[in-house]
Amino acid sequence: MILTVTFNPAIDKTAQVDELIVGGLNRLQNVRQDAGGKGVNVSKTIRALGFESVCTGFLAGAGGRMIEDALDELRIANQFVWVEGNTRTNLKVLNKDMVLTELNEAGPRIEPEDVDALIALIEKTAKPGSIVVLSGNVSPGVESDIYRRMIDDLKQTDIRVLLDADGDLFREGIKAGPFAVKPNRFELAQYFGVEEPDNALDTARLGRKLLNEDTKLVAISMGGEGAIFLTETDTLYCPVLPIELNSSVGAGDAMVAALAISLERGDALEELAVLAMATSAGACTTAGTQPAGLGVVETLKTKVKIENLEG
Ligand SMILES: Nc1ncnc2c1ncn2[C@@H]1O[C@H](COP(=O)(O)OP(=O)(O)OP(=O)(O)O)[C@@H](O)[C@H]1O
Ligand SMILES: O=P(O)(O)OC[C@@]1(O)O[C@H](CO)[C@@H](O)[C@@H]1O
Repeated sequence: MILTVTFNPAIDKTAQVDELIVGGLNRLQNVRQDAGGKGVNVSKTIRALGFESVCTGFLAGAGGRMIEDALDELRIANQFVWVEGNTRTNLKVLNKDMVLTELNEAGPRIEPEDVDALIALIEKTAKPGSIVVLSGNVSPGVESDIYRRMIDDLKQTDIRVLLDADGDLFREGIKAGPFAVKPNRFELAQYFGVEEPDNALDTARLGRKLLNEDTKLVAISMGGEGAIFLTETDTLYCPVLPIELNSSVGAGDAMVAALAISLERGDALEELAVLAMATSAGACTTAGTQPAGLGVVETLKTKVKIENLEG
């Protein structure tokens, strides 16, 4: 089974303006709302591809109920720990050149007993052999070593963790040896304290440093420049797929969804890369954080090109 964990879900409000004026009045057009937050998006994508996952994390207030309703409507199994306050709303503004500005709220305060309740829920739900996806930011009150502690515990019961986080959450999480990670190129460079590499080979060489006895797969997303997939023996680079861009919000989550599916069914690396590229590009063709449909993803899969970078 696949379990997605979202410590800080969000209602994503996506809108457009011609030009975003900082310090001025901006009149938003084409406003839409989606149930979001990274793990929630992963579960939505897994569903759109015809697979199952269980979606968990923290929800609060009216915002939380909207997300729960949306998941129920999509028939995505979900069980959240309810906390005080209100689930956040994140504003994503696209200008006419499709440049994205994101305004993410901090989210409701989480108490230590809420964290204990979530960990107990995950330990009860995830069976040995499961894939657990830990992704996104955490809200105030949650320590930045939380993913590290959870990975340490989950590994004891033969659960493979797929980690998609940034900053200290990633820095700490990686210490526990998650089975797979999906940094974007910026996050990778930030982790190693270096300039962002400007080519795929240097990016791959940096990413390779994350591989070890525990961490068997590193996927590095590079936005409009494609992605790299690394295992001990292989270094695959896939150029970006040509698509009509609508909104790239959640493209990384779509890639994580594909990785989770491929890991669960034991796909070969090439097959995993094809699904990851097609699913993430598909997410860019839809408005807001909606996943692409299976038909779109199947068509995109036929267009994926794979280059073996190091032999
Ligand atoms: N303009 C685009 N055209 C086609 N595919 C894209 C485009 N932008 C992103 N993608 C696909 O989505 C993948 C993930 O994108 P990106 O690296 O921006 O993820 P991210 O930084 O984790 O994003 P987010 O946190 O918003 O989900 C890319 O590797 C690529 O396959
Ligand atoms: O604040 P975080 O948790 O880092 O990111 C949250 C978020 O920006 O990520 C998703 C897109 O990847 C959106 O649904 C959501 O608003």
